[in-house]
Amino acid sequence: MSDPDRDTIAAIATAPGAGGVGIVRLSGPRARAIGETLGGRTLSPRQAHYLRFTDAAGETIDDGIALFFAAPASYTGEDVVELQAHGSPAVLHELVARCVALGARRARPGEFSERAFLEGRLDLAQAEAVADLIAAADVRAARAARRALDGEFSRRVDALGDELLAIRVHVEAAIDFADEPIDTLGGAQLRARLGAAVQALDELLRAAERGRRLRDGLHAVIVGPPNAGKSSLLNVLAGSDRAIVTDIAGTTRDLLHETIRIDGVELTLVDTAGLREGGDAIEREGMRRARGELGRADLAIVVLDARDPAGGRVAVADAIAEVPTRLWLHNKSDLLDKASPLGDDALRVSARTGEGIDALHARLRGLAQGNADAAGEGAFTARARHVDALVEASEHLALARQELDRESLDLAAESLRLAHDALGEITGRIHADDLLGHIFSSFCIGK
Ligand SMILES: Nc1nc2c(c(=O)[nH]1)N(C=O)[C@@H](CNc1ccc(C(=O)N[C@@H](CCC(=O)O)C(=O)O)cc1)CN2
Ligand SMILES: Nc1nc2c(ncn2[C@@H]2O[C@H](COP(=O)(O)OP(=O)(O)OP(=O)(O)O)[C@@H](O)[C@H]2O)c(=O)[nH]1
Ligand SMILES: [Mg+2]
Repeated sequence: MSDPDRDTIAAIATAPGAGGVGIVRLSGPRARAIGETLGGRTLSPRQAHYLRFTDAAGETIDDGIALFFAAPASYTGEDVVELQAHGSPAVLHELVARCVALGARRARPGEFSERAFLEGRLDLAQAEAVADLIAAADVRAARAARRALDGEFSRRVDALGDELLAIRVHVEAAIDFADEPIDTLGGAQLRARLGAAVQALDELLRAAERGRRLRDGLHAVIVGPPNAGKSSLLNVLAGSDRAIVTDIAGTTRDLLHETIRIDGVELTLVDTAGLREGGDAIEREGMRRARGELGRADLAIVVLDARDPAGGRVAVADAIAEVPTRLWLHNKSDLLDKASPLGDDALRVSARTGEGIDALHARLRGLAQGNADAAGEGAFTARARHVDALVEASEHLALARQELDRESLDLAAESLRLAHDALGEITGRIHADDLLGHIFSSFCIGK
């Protein structure tokens, strides 16, 4: 487990900027020795020592508290020392520099949590929950991340993995008696178990999807025909001139993401290229991206020109068919000489005059709130990565079921193994190193 040759890492653990107290954290085999040199005394495990941190010349850098956690009883599972000083960036940077001079290395983002994972203190989904907890935008998301950190998600993944393992053992055993029809080998019972696993996986997938939405907030994609005012509305909602607006149809090509908050509820808005037949190669690529983004959308905000809403509806109909919720906007209401009939679920707005924008805000707030509420009590946060792995597991399991019904035991065994592996990726029992790099590099430094 713990590697005595591993280097010792150091970083400021508290947020950037000035604070009442700031913490420099060390982890690794040299942490204790470095802490003792800096603090000028021996450190006993789990005791708060009040002392002076000194530089190489023996001058006081600051007074503060040093804590030593002996391996494996620490956050990382290695020896950990915390230097708690006044929260001055100058002091904290000097402390880190001193740790480096004494043999530590500056930690990469997420490296403390990565070590906690490598030492088996946290599984991968729990380590991700640490980052999600830190980033949580509101109390509800924080609670849900907390539950994931406590292993509520991982336990369900593991339980399902254990059940798949038991089923695999049964199928592998039956392969050895391939002459016998499977029903003499408890096939009916096996099928029932597999059916139950499919159902449990399906429930877990739905819970993870809710958790993903809770973490990411409502994902709203603005679509419509060219020139309808999509980018103008994004700018109005974002409160700044984020997107280029011109009277040329086909102005927007790239996707433009903007996170906004309405009364503390977070949502992501994505501006897209207007949808129409034809267009040059760049515009067509823009439309392809718009369609792809709609595949991830919780909400399509469909912007139509109030003077010709019917024409616009036709242009977008296909693209939004799979999006769970739509909000129809008839924009440019200022250009109407007389109001045309409006569907029940449509709003008449003007990005130019601001007409209807309060009503739009209210509608979006309701939808974002509803999105968060749908996650429900007892929810845990999850990530798109987890949802993808569960979908993959579920596809392999569906295949395994068909193969079992056809008595293709070898194929069923292989499908079960692939389903099991997909689950293992969630908690990191199975992982590629570049996956770890990808996950932990998105953490903050010192975590
Ligand atoms: N000062 C400080 N506060 C902090 C942290 C920290 O690292 N330092 N944390 C950092 O994320 C969080 C708490 N997470 C922690 C998780 C485990 C251990 C730990 O030492 N565990 C040992 C001892 C347990 C015990 O005494 O009961 C263990 O589990 O064996 C410490 C902090 C939030 N607050
Ligand atoms: N009168 C009026 N003009 C508007 C309104 N909203 C947008 N416009 C104008 O309509 C034109 C197109 O606006 P954009 O926001 O660029 O439209 P878009 O839907 O993003 O267009 P593409 O990116 O080309 O698909 C610009 O000249 C805007 O100033 C509105 O509510 N009233
Ligand atoms: Mg645009």
